[in-house]
Amino acid sequence: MAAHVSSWAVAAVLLFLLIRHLIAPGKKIRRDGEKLRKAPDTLPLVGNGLTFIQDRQKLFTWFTKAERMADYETLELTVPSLPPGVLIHDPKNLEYIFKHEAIFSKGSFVKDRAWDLFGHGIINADGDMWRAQRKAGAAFLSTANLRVLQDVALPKFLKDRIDYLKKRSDGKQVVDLQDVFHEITTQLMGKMAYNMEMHTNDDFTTAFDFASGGTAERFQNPLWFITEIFTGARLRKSVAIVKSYGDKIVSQAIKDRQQLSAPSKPDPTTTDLDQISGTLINSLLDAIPDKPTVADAALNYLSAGRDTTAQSLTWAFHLLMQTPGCLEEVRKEVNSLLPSSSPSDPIDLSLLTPQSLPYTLAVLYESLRLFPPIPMEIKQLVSDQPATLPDGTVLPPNSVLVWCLWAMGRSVKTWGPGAESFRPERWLATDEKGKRTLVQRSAAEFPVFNGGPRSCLGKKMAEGIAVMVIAAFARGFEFEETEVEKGKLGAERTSKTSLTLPMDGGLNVRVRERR
Ligand code: HEM
Repeated sequence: MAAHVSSWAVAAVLLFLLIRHLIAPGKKIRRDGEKLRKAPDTLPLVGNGLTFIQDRQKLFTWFTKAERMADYETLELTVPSLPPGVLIHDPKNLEYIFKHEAIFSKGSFVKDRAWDLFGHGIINADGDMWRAQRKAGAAFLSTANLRVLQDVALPKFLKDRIDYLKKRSDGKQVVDLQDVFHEITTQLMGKMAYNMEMHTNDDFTTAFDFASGGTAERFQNPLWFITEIFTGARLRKSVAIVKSYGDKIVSQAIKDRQQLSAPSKPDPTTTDLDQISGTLINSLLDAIPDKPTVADAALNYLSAGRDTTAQSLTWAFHLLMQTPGCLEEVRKEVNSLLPSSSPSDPIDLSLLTPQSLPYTLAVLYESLRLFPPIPMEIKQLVSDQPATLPDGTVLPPNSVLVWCLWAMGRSVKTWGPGAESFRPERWLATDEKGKRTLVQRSAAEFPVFNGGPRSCLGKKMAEGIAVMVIAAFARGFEFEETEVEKGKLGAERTSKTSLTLPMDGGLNVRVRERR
């Protein structure tokens, strides 16, 4: 937690850096020749430095306040010692940033902080290194592989968790649904991407969670490189555990390849899970000559794929438990596919697809809007020339651009007066024959899967997993949250400090089978 960093010590160093900065001022951000309006609560000497070291939930509330105040205007962010910054709200600006990915990229601001955990992996890489990993990912996430996921792999791991819940469905035992979702996505990614049996309750997962929290703190604490000298031992140890797991994935894959005398390309029409297992790691080994980079890439894909999807399911179920009408609507939609079955009958899970269950897909999108698994994005102007955003904001080289998906998802200007309420219907259109379809919003308005050339590669995979799991669990079980007052839409559940959005304390529920 950033809380263990002494705010006073940080403030003192910020003050020193500010004075130095005032003596030798750098280039300033301007719009129409004028200074930008400052973000709320900007202090005279430390700028927004103290805002950023507060608890992340308070930070989200602050970003939401800034969004309301801005009315799409770009605001100035200042933190002494850091490059000049802006807080982006206008989708027009975001569209421009996505289109000009070559100049608005991760930059040293992100890479320096994320290096220990992500190394040369796709999340941190640019240029040829990025292209090779993206191509390997596209092979893994091919239409053929997604069909095997839908028809074979996901039903297998989901059925395993349905049986797990049935055994605990006396209405008394407490089950952490976040763990349950994490187990599904971990087993799925383990088998399909790496051909390995993976589970969540291992040292790697604990170490990764800690390292993700420690890395996220670096984005909040401008003096992280100093404070970590004193407080960073556990982060360093966690990163070492994570890295050794990456090495293990690669060594195992190399061993498997050596055992196959003539490795064959999987038949594109196959439905055999074993045939396509390990597609990702094999494509990475084919494309990238050095093993440490393959290990980084493998770890990046694992964290991009499993945590985000499991967390989005956690928030979706939290919201569904608070809105029984929406939960009933999901059940009605599933029943319309399986009219003559009762909730306890076994069903062909592969029928539960995003195409056949638009309302259930809308539940996912509405949860993602309110609880985006990647709640904040940072890019940097990496060109040595200034750049001008569509609203006229002129950014000097090196400027840092921030947008907060948490706040953008709650924007009244974008989503209307009921922006804070959970209403899956907002995503649906009905044609003359009564058929419902999901209405997509532009990536600039709804950047939950990012936009432009670096948009999320796993969007279809995430949709397929989420819809099948929501539909199957809603049909088969009643859940009762143990820790939450009914009727309060998620505001009282917070997330842990992390690069993503894990629910702090998990989603503890009592389960009953529906009959
Ligand atoms: C609901 C679930 C998911 C959400 C909300 C999500 C969101 C995102 C976002 C915001 C980014 C951009 C991150 C950045 O570079 O700053 C991203 C990138 C990425 N995602 Fe996802 N993701 C999800 C699921 C998945 C899944 C299941 C996979 C499959 C393995 C995946 C693979 C990737 C990859 C490889 C990238 C890097 C793309 C690139 O830099 O070219 N994601 N995702």
